[in-house]
Amino acid sequence: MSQIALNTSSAIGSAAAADVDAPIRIAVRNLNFHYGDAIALKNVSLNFHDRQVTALIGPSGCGKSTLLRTFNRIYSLYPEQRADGEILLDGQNVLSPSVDVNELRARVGMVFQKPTPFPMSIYDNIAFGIRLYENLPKSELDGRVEEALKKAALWNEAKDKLRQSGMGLSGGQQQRLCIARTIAQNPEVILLDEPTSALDPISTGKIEELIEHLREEFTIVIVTHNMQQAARISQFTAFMYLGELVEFGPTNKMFMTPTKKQTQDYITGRFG
Ligand SMILES: Nc1ncnc2c1ncn2[C@@H]1O[C@H](COP(=O)(O)OP(=O)(O)OP(=O)(O)O)[C@@H](O)[C@H]1O
Repeated sequence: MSQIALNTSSAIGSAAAADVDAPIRIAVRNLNFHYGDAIALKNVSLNFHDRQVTALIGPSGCGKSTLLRTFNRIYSLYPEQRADGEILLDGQNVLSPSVDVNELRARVGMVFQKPTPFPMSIYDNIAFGIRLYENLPKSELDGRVEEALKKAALWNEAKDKLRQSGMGLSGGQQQRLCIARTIAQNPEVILLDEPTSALDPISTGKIEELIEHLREEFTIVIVTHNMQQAARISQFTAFMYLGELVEFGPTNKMFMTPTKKQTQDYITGRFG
């Protein structure tokens, strides 16, 4: 057995079991994605269950980030990029031109690989997004900032320096600040694009623990290159290869008894 397979097998079963009966929050149907003439997603269909963590895994370039970026239409900032098919969020197709993308991005929050705090205070990093949509009295805004920092497990470390710059935090704290900023918008879905790849093991552990708590309230989709991480924190796993969805199912099953040879080869470290 390869080292990857050994490490991964010790992580299997550490996450809560998949709830296969959980309601479907996002249903992807026959999704294709194009960068100009190049096709990056081919006829992808799968469901994302409510209050479950779904990990997107697969070798570099297989389309994981592209799939994630379709859920809040962040790609539409680039005119040559386009998606067709359906992404039903609570039954409504987010690809429909009638959908308000600002509202969509509040409902479907995103955290990137590298922490991206705004160059402003810790407090304002969180208050900024709230102020865009809501005109709250200061006491209520203070409460929302505190609640978001608590949910992101950053309150204890940040409460005495709310007016200091968010850029002064450590990398792991900055990433939790970005998660707090996302939570403050009251999203339904949180997209995490390799959120720990720039972090040390201790900061990574804190984010993984946080994801486990956030799952109680939010539907989470995470792109990760780290199969141990997928096994540790997710209930469902989707394995992609060359723009196609190869296999999808409860994480324990995917890692212990995958049905496709490509999945087996990938999770045992034989390719990718
Ligand atoms: N802006 C872009 N313009 C053109 N092609 C792109 C662009 N971004 C990604 N691609 C291509 O789309 C395909 C899927 O890329 P994507 O970034 O979604 O893969 P990934 O699985 O997330 O990879 P990685 O694990 O390396 O981040 C790749 O072939 C990639 O080269």
